[in-house]
Amino acid sequence: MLIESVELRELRLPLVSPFTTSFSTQTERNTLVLRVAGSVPTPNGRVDVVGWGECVALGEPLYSPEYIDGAKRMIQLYLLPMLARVQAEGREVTAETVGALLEKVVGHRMAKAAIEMAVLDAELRARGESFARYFGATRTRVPAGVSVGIQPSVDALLGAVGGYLDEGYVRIKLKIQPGWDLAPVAAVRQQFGDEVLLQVDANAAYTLADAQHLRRLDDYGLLLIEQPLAEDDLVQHAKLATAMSTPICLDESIESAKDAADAITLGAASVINIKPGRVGGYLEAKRIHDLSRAHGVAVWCGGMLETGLGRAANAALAALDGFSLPGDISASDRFYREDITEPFVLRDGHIDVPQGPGLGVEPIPENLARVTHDTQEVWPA
Ligand SMILES: CC(=O)N[C@@H](Cc1ccc2ccccc2c1)C(=O)O
Ligand SMILES: [Mg+2]
Repeated sequence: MLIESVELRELRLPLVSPFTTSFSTQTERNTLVLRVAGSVPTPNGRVDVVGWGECVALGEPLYSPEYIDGAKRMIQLYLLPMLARVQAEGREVTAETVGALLEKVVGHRMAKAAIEMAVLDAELRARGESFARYFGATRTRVPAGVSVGIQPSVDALLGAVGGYLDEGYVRIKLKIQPGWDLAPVAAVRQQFGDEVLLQVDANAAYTLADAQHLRRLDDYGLLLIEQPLAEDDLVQHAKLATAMSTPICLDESIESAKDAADAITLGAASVINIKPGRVGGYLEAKRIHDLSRAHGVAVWCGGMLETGLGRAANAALAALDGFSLPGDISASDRFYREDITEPFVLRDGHIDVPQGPGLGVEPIPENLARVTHDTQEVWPA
């Protein structure tokens, strides 16, 4: 692709209800969307094309070190100028090379992932290929799990879980933290039975000193416990894994295929939550899928409250063979009254995988405008 212009849009989407995790309570999703325009070579000559990318960083560095303002500056001041220099030397940027071209910048994987996603979307739209087909997806719809925030009371939690089960969600994930873990899990089991697929996510709220307490979760037949300890605690997760029978799943700790290899080798994870935005892009996400599959480690697709753009790409990725557990690919209305794309809706507990070229979706201009907080043209002159 020869990039001709890049637009950075900071969005603010109000959440349908406050979303409380062990690290924050959010009432809106502050996010970053990239629109890359340029041309792509095809057998019949160059075609003009537009690609969309989404940066999953939060407004503040509470989930991981990246945050929206930092990502905007990183993209504008470092990453795009590096690609502009590649083009100035007469070379094209392709999705498969973006990661390597940006390697000199250490970290900032969410910022890099947004650029790679937009370039991949543009290239695939130009050749009429969907993300699903490009990744080798074997399914046309994926089972939808739902992430349930920490609630003001156990009764409120049971109401929320009952509502999601009524909507058809096939898997329930409860956010937990010290003081809100055994009681909510026991209440959900008591109210909805042992058959419901149930898992918990601590977002790194515990330490190894809590091992004996966390072990008590083993009585509730959970699918997994996600990121109980700090993101840099691989060795401690491995120790915790020997102290409890509930499978350990890592999220924040896995930022690359290398991290996944280390976690698997150390026995720190027997399940991995793959989030393309967190690991530097969909190509790295595929590599982690392939690596995990080779080790017999189950993977599922996590969510970062993406708009329909990231949701579309996640659904395509989640349709790969190795994604054997329901992911956090909920319907758009789990978080948003209005999405910036056509909404993803739950159908028999599943989300349909877009089949159109590229992402298969694009922003609805009026919807996008309504939630755009600021827009910047950022392609170096
Ligand atoms: C669906 C889910 O639980 N996602 C993350 C947590 C998360 C991720 C991104 C967020 C953005 C704004 C507000 C809250 C957010 C929570 C997780 O699996 O750990
Ligand atoms: Mg998580």
